Amino acid sequence: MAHILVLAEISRHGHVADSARGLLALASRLGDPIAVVATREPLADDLIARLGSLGATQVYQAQSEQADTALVAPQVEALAAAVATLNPAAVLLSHSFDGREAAARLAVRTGSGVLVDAIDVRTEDGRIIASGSVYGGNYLVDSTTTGMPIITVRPGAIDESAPAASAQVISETVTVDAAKAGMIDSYNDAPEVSVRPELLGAKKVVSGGRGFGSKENFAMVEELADALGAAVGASRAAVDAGYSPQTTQVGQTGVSVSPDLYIALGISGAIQHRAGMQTAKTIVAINKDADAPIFDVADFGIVGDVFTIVPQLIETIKSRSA
Ligand SMILES: Cc1cc2nc3c(=O)[nH]c(=O)nc-3n(C[C@H](O)[C@H](O)[C@H](O)COP(=O)(O)OP(=O)(O)OC[C@H]3O[C@@H](n4cnc5c(N)ncnc54)[C@H](O)[C@@H]3O)c2cc1C
Repeated sequence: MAHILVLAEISRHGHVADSARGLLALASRLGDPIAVVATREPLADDLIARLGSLGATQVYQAQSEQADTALVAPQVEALAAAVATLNPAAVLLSHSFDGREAAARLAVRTGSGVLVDAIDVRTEDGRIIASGSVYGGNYLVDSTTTGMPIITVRPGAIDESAPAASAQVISETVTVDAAKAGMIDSYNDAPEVSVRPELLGAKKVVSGGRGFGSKENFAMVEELADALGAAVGASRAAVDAGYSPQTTQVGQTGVSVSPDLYIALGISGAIQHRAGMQTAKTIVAINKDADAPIFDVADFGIVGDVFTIVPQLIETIKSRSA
């Protein structure tokens, strides 16, 4: 069976990124899923077991002295070494900041093509095809490359999980050229400011737009998100007006999300916003303008005032979960 490599992103505190589940699920569809990890120390048993539980049949641990101090380069060296050893049919990475950079650099190293922001991957006539959502989510495009494709996958786009496996470990030592890598001098952990799910990869997202009129009113979006256990998103107009931080912007120049549920409140649904949310599985829109373009992509729409409807929604959800 063809080997399919997955770059498993591991946090500084030893947590496997949520993206690993979907990536390993896709890899198991295409062949034999192998997780590649760049690490300074040998991986702890529980981390290997975790990757196995997500479907990795093998864990390729590439150790380097600079794994904690160089930016992205250790992951690229790990993948390049794994490609040379295992001759995989494809490499899958998250469409995260690090994943995108690693994909591009690996492609240069291996002379491969990169397929970005895939929302699905399949095999057809022996070729690996990546599907992407383009032009504001209005078209689905299938892409392929000659040789070994390197594919970045949109976080949250893949629902399934691979069957659990008992992962075998392959160990390798790699060298990172510190002169060519961006180096980390020190870490400054950002204090935990929110217990809400992270927007990228969240299963539920509640987003607000300019329709809220002020930062104070936008608190209603956050309240509904909290009642649902959802992440908070915003349109660019809401971000530009200072209602919500830039990190919450959904769309072409913000974050692309593929949650199970996306609730758009007081958002018109400009093409640049839809580009970042149209692949959500279920879209609910509330807008007082019946002709707002957001209703073109909504599965459920309510024409009405957010200030009337959202408080009722919050009350109903809270009373049901009480
Ligand atoms: C290059 C470029 C990149 C861009 N990137 C992005 C991006 O990444 N993300 C993004 O979102 N936008 C982006 N934009 C901006 C985009 O074109 C829109 O301007 C923006 O999405 C509009 O935000 P909005 O829907 O909140 O505001 P508006 O378009 O002003 O819509 C507000 C909506 O709220 C409704 N409303 C008002 N009051 C109420 C109420 N009381 N109850 C219910 N409904 C109400 C109105 O009917 C209206 O539909 C980009 C634009 C450009 C040119």
